Amino acid sequence: MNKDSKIYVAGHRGMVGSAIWRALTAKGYTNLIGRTSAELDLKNQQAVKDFFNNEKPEVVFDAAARVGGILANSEYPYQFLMENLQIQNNLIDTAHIAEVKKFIFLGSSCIYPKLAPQPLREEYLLTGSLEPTNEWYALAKISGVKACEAIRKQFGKDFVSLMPTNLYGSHDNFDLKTSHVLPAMIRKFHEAKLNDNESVELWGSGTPLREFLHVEDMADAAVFALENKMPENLYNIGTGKDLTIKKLAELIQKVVGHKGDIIWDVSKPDGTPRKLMNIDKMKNAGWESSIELEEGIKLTYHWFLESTNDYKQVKY
Ligand SMILES: NC(=O)c1ccc[n+]([C@@H]2O[C@H](COP(=O)([O-])OP(=O)(O)OC[C@H]3O[C@@H](n4cnc5c(N)ncnc54)[C@H](OP(=O)(O)O)[C@@H]3O)[C@@H](O)[C@H]2O)c1
Ligand SMILES: C[C@@H]1O[C@H](OP(=O)(O)OP(=O)(O)OC[C@H]2O[C@@H](n3cnc4c(=O)[nH]c(N)nc43)[C@H](O)[C@@H]2O)[C@@H](O)[C@H](O)[C@@H]1O
Repeated sequence: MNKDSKIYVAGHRGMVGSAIWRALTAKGYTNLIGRTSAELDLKNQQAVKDFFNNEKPEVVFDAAARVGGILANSEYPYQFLMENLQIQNNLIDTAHIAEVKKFIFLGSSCIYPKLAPQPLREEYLLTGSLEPTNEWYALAKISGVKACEAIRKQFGKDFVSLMPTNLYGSHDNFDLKTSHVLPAMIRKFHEAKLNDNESVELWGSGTPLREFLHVEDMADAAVFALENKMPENLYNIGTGKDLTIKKLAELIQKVVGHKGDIIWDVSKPDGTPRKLMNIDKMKNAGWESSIELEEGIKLTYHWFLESTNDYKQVKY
């Protein structure tokens, strides 16, 4: 790929898409294009075809999706299945027909079976039943992985599927109902600290384990996949380390400086007990993460404070 290759970042305003955009810019790529969902609704197949005919991108990063945490996934199954199928099918099929040279699809670690052996290896895909709270989103993502695999197998094209673990960082969604756990905890502990260190209510038992990758590392992995010939379709993108939600809460409470109690609302779902990914394939390909969790949380909290309350809150 040349530095002036035309690169389309679908979802370029999102947490991941904006990080990929910044990483590409920092590495000297000068011909980036993006469209907001208001400018180009990726659920609209004809609009996507017209866009590709007009713009003719050589590379596509698919960082556009209906995204949310455990509650959003379990409360809006239809949107998480159907919107993500529509978005990715339009992008993948149109990119294939338009002879896009490189397509990088972003899936999620939730594609793996709920009770597969840990750490999760790429070959565990489709070997067992999914986690019920996000099986609709997971099915959409699995379809995207398989579509890219079919294009590689049948047409020999450079379509790659990256499976990120739980991501966090600047430009995340901080809505307390639809967000993921890490941004929700940052906001909850921050607001409680300002309210005389009142107690903080968190969801579930705190016992599940989660792996967290900073979004700048995710973007670095995505650019690595662009600049390197990836011999296979499916790659886990993670840190290889996890911790309990309880430990995460204690870490974020320390970084934010909250001094009150934590109350666990066990009426809320825990979700999958663990989803630590094996990261050997990316390591062998030459990529590893670099931002440690405590440092990443400090960077994210700093960005949250700088955002002076105009952070994103995705409402359904
Ligand atoms: N966040 C995580 O923990 C995580 C973990 C694993 C994988 N991922 C994957 O990473 C990718 C990006 O996630 P994210 O966290 O960056 O999500 P995000 O911040 O919500 O960004 C998603 C982007 O998708 C765009 N989008 C959604 N529906 C669209 C539509 N109908 N037409 C056009 N654009 C649309 C939005 O564009 P507008 O802003 O213009 O509306 C938004 O910028 C997704 O594929 C997600 O599955 C995320
Ligand atoms: C990467 C994403 O992982 C997602 O699963 P998943 O990690 O359980 O999604 P999260 O919403 O990040 O929840 C992770 C864990 O944190 C607990 N938790 C505690 N307090 C909170 C809170 O205030 N907000 C939230 N959101 N969680 C909280 C939650 O019960 C769950 O056990 C999938 O639903 C997505 O589709 C995607 O795959």
